[in-house]
Amino acid sequence: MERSQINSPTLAIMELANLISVPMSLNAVVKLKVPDIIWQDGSNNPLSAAEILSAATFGPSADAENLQRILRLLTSYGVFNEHIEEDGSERRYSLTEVGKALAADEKGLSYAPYILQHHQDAMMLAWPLVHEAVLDPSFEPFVKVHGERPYSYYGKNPQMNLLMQKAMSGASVPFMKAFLDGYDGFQGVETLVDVGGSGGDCLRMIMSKYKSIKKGVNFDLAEVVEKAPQIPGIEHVGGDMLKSIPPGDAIFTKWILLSWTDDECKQILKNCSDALPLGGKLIACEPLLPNHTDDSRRSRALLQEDIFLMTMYRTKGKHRTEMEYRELGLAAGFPNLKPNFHIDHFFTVLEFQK
Ligand SMILES: C[S@@+](CC[C@H](N)C(=O)[O-])C[C@H]1O[C@@H](n2cnc3c(N)ncnc32)[C@H](O)[C@@H]1O
Repeated sequence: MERSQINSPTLAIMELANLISVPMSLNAVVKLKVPDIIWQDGSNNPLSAAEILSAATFGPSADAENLQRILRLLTSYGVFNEHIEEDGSERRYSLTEVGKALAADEKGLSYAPYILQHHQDAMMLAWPLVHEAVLDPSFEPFVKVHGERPYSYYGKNPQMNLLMQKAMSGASVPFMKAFLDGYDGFQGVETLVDVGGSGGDCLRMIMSKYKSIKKGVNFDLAEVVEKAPQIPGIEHVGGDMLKSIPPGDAIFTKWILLSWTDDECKQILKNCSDALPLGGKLIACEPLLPNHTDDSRRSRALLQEDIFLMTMYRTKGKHRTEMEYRELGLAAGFPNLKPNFHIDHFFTVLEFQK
């Protein structure tokens, strides 16, 4: 068949029309713990769907054929490798580098809780209302369904709160390893504040590399820090970043500014500036939107999360360009912004200098 035929518009629209099968299948394999069953502490031996089911404690009605259908789809998206017997009688599956990110490491961390967090029922109910964010941006689709914003909703539901913290740890720890290998901007810092630091993982990792940091302040919502583990040298402080931020000689923040409107961002940046001495800096790791729209994996990952934000967190919270961050920083007391694109493909390290 001609390549142009394979990529025909009909095929493309059929793929787009049923694309929801992909994240829902991903959610299914995570719920069924398939990545952990295949990974088996690093063996990653190819297993058939029947072998996967027999390694778990699912009921006798568990259906290998249906599991295999899901595994085949996810193989086509690069999550599993498929190994077919020479006579074609049996298909077995191992994890690709992508799939390995779903298997728990020795500390129990992986991207699996992030998948579950994004596809829990409360989130799924908001997705059919994306168009409402266009018609009336004063309410997020999530708020239309639940009557309140996600963070206050999580705050009333301990399980969701815990899942959010696990999701953040699973996604943030691998990023932080790469970040700390490639970035050395914490030299000489003695008091570091992490704004929106969740369970304190990022701060713990920074402080284990930079011994000059004598005090770490993990600042997050009261209901989040109440559940955060005790970490030597780290004080958990509950509060609202829109009101005030504890003082430090540098501030770190990651995956935060995107969830807020421009006015709220200016307020948060101003609160950061007020908490810093002259010459102090805010080190913000945020997704940075390229000006040009293309079909690269990076652009797609960034643009997809942008719609997630619009639907769940803030209709006018968004991924911003370098220019947009520069303007917000200027308005909030940071005359200089230095972006570093080379550490990670998803997060850019933005140094706001006071
Ligand atoms: C996307 S998570 C990022 C967590 C962490 N920085 C990381 O990258 O792993 C956003 C964090 O902001 C916190 N947060 C939300 N609203 C807040 C507020 N008004 N004041 C302080 N923290 C807040 C949430 O509880 C959550 O831990």
